[in-house]
Amino acid sequence: MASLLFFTGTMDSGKSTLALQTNHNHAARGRVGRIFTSQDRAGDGRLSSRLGLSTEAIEVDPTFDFWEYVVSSLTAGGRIDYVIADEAQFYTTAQVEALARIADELQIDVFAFGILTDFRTRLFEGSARLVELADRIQPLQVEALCWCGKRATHNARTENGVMVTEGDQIVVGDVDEPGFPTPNIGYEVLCRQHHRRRMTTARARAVTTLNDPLPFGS
Ligand SMILES: Nc1ncnc2c1ncn2[C@@H]1O[C@H](COP(=O)(O)OP(=O)(O)O)[C@@H](O)[C@H]1O
Ligand SMILES: Cc1cn([C@H]2C[C@H](O)[C@@H](COP(=O)(O)O)O2)c(=O)[nH]c1=O
Repeated sequence: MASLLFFTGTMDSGKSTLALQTNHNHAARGRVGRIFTSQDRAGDGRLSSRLGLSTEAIEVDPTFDFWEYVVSSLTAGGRIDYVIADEAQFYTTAQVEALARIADELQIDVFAFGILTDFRTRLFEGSARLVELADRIQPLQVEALCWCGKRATHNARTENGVMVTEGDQIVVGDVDEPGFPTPNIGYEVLCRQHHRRRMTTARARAVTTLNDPLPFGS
């Protein structure tokens, strides 16, 4: 029986790396797959990991029809044993439903990867449907950490270095490189407590500096 698996974690928890490794392991055993992604930082039609690996991928926009794509590939004589679906949080409900149908009716394994919640701690549309439909939800094994050392469970967005809780749900960006590719926008992963308190690394540092006692003799 083919399955629909959802691998999830915060930003920077290794999802794209795992997507590339999953593809590698299956391809190495002669299986044939298709790789999909949506709005990867590396640009249209790329799936990239912060470890430096990247590969060509089929770009998914809201009009993309997974069912039609897979059925026409098979009808044209192509072979598809598995599907890799990265940045799945950006997929629509209908697209995730099509992935489930591909697993059930065509017996093609689907490996989906994505973050669960946005910078306001709300579920993304694609992730919500994956939680509802996946055979298994697998949290990433390597823990991303908050600046305090606890497991990071939430994604924070910064605008010019300051954490924000209002704005468009989708804004492509990075945790390592604020301002890329969207000017002024960055992300940081935090534990829930520090997300609630809007306590980013920069703010924690500022507060600590403010509370430092004056040195003796000054
Ligand atoms: N220089 C490095 N050395 C070792 N591991 C790294 C390095 N840079 C990034 N990583 C690992 O890569 C992970 C991010 O991988 P990536 O697949 O891009 O994450 P995601 O897709 O979840 O955003 C980090 O959590 C870290 O474990
Ligand atoms: C929290 C959050 C993230 N995004 C964007 C930022 C990145 O481009 C991707 C996540 O990619 P990653 O490989 O998991 O780092 O999602 C967004 O658009 N809105 C958000 O709220």
